[in-house]
Amino acid sequence: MRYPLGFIGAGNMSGAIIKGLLNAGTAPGDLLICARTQATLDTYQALGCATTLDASEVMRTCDAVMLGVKPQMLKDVLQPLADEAQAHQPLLLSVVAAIPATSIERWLGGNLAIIRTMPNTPSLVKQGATGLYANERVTDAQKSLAETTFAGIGRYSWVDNEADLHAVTATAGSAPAYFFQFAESMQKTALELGLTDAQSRTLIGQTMLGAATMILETDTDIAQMRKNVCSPNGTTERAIQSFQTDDIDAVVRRAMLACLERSEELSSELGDA
Ligand SMILES: NC(=O)C1=CN([C@@H]2O[C@H](COP(=O)(O)OP(=O)(O)OC[C@H]3O[C@@H](n4cnc5c(N)ncnc54)[C@H](O)[C@@H]3O)[C@@H](O)[C@H]2O)C=CC1
Ligand SMILES: O=C(O)[C@@H]1CCC=N1
Repeated sequence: MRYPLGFIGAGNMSGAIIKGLLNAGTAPGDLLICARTQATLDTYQALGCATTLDASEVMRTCDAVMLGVKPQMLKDVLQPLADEAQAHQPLLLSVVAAIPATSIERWLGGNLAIIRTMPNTPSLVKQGATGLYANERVTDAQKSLAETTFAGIGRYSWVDNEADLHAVTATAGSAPAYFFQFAESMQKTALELGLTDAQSRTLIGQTMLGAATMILETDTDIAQMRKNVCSPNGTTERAIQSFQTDDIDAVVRRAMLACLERSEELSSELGDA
């Protein structure tokens, strides 16, 4: 039996991709999922996917293999799979933050086509944002396959320079959490102001979706859209003045640079240069 796509690791991120692909119409039987526990496999079996506890089966039977384990585990997971990888030469798609393609290639014995991806969890609802980087062995057909996969669960953008994936992590991979943090803070105040959990969830979620849709579907500058909400001496102006007094640009910049710095640190701590 051969499968177009296999997964080694099926946690939060790979799980979002798998479920996003199924929502987008991928046939469940086209996916082979490898996880460490039978309980996780049961979840995917119930969705109709093929499953295995044996990662070498994924290397042996899949045309493309998505790597979805934690950066700290990747070397130990990959090294025992080198013979299978060399014998079968699947396309490798890594969602693993920070670990360079050269390390993945070395741990698997060399000479492999690798696409590093930096997706995010809104892939679950077909609204993912993914950065893609291909090493020099990836063919145009393999790039198209990655594009089809990630276009099915959101939007993607290629980077030519692998180091730019650190910036993609700070701007998209980690960024759903920034917006959840902001929504969480807004919800606390909305509850304090007397709205219910359900009312605040609907109003905050729909407002974020509306603002995001305007960013994607109009050419208007983001700063201009913000100004358009602010009537002179009106309500929004007061809120924005409060954010600016607290130097929101500096707060956001510090957080994004902290994220980027951690990605660079993980790369040098865990990658084999
Ligand atoms: N969570 C997120 O929003 C994002 C995560 N990533 C990357 O995705 C990767 C996974 O992150 P999460 O999904 O959040 O972690 P997670 O801990 O939810 O998932 C990792 C999964 O890998 C499994 N695993 C470990 N060793 C295995 C093995 N030998 N065979 C099969 N499965 C094995 C674990 O049991 C676990 O279910 C990380 O490298 C992270 O950098 C990338 C972008 C966003
Ligand atoms: O927090 C992390 O390390 C991973 C990578 C991007 C999002 N989550």
